Amino acid sequence: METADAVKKNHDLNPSCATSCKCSEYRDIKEAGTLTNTEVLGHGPRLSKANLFTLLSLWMELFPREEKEVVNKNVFTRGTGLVVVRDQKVVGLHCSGSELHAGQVAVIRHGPKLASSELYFSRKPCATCLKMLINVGVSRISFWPGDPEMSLSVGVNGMDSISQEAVLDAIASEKLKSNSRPHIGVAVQPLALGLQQFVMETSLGCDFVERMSGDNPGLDTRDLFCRQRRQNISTFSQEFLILPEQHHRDILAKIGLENFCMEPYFSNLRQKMTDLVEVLASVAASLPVLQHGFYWKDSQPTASESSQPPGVSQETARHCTIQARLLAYRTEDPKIGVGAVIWAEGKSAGCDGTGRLYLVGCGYNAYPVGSEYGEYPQMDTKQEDRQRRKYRYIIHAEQNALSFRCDEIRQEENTMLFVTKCPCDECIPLIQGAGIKQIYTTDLDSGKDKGDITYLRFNGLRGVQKFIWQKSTLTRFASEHAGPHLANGSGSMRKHDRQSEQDVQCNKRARSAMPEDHTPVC
Ligand SMILES: O=c1ccn([C@H]2C[C@H](O)[C@@H](COP(=O)(O)OP(=O)(O)OP(=O)(O)O)O2)c(=O)[nH]1
Repeated sequence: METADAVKKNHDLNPSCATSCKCSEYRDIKEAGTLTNTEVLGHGPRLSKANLFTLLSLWMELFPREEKEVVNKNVFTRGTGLVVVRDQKVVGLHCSGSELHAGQVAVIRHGPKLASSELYFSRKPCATCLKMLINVGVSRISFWPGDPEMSLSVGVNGMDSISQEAVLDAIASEKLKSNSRPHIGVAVQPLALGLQQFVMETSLGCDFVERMSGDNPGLDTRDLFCRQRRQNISTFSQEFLILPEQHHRDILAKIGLENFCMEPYFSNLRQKMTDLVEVLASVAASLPVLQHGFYWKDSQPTASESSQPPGVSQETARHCTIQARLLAYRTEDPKIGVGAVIWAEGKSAGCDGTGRLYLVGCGYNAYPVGSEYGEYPQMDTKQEDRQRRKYRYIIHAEQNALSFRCDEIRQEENTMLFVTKCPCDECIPLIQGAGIKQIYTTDLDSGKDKGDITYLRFNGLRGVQKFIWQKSTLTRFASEHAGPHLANGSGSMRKHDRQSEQDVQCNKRARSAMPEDHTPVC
């Protein structure tokens, strides 16, 4: 995540954008540059923890899956995302599988450790999940106030009428809620002032978009970003918002949220939901799908892809990196937010919709736990007095992800780190020592020596496979060996591109949820 001044610099370098870019967001982004200029404010606005967990739960609902939704002939069950939080730390990221709901997955995966945990659901969980979660002693259940898991919006077998089962489930959930100890309710907080604009600017200015811009000097990345964002807003709104107001009111009343049906609470709630959906759309637009993906760093640009080691699909890599980008909006570094997520691939398929993947840890760059924000130096290399610089104090995203991991790193399994910034020399030995097998990142900083922080070891790192956000190997090969008409990757689809395409095609569910993953936006 970059700062507003970096984005402003980008504008200054491309004055033609103002006239050439057709997207409606251009004006907003430009104006926001002055609103959230970090030179003036010293720090960009942050996401609250509750909103971060809510956004992660929505994003988990869209986790790329091969399995179909849970289908029952009497009721339409919506796939649901879930974040498990203990001591204010994320210890589980789950989504419904083909057989089990997200809440059931959490019970299986965490068991009694769920006691005193807080759960954030992308939908109100059904009574079957709720009774088990109450029974195991969770301390809090927060849910997104849209259509619940047992849909009150979609009819069964194409019928318009909602099923009697879903209505009975809503009544049972309410009874469980009123008779149980954990607090069960909505956690949708208002965004900090200027956060929406800040997220839009910093997503547009992030290393991933910058890399695309560097690789394709003619590419209008602003236009690409804005189109992708608009497409995301449309897709996510269909998934997470209930557009007809009266229909939303009816559902809120059925799931025990009558108080939200009154004005001004109803409009406030809808506005907060829309704002969060738009934040998610901006962050998800920061890795636009065009010719770029995560490709093996050490592979030479040849037509043969046989040397490419197996990794997760492009879709999954992109999904996990967007999780890391969401985490970065909790940074305490006044200048740059960094997020990291560690996932491992188990030997056999788990019960999650994530297949064999399970969360090992996640984090963002921040001062040591327990410190009062602002008591440590916050300046960067521009501060001449080195004692006032942040570098000796700040804990890096990877360091937090490793320190507060929720599962072991098993040497026999493939453990993958997704991080929004090239790992620095302080983190490289930790990553290696911890047994991380693959890194998915950007290498924009690789080879740089900034004095107090250096990025010299990443290139020479051995024993860890590096998947770097870059043009596909084949596109690079085509650019280097073919005529100028291929220089922008506009040639016909060849083997690796077909492979990338297959990665995308293999997931029907995510395809319907995220058409931007495979639809050329420009
Ligand atoms: O592997 C890494 C590398 C860095 N960081 C964090 C630590 C610190 O909070 C910030 C430092 O980033 P950078 O190298 O960009 O320094 P800067 O002074 O913010 O930026 P620049 O010198 O490029 O203007 O990034 C991580 O979390 N993980």
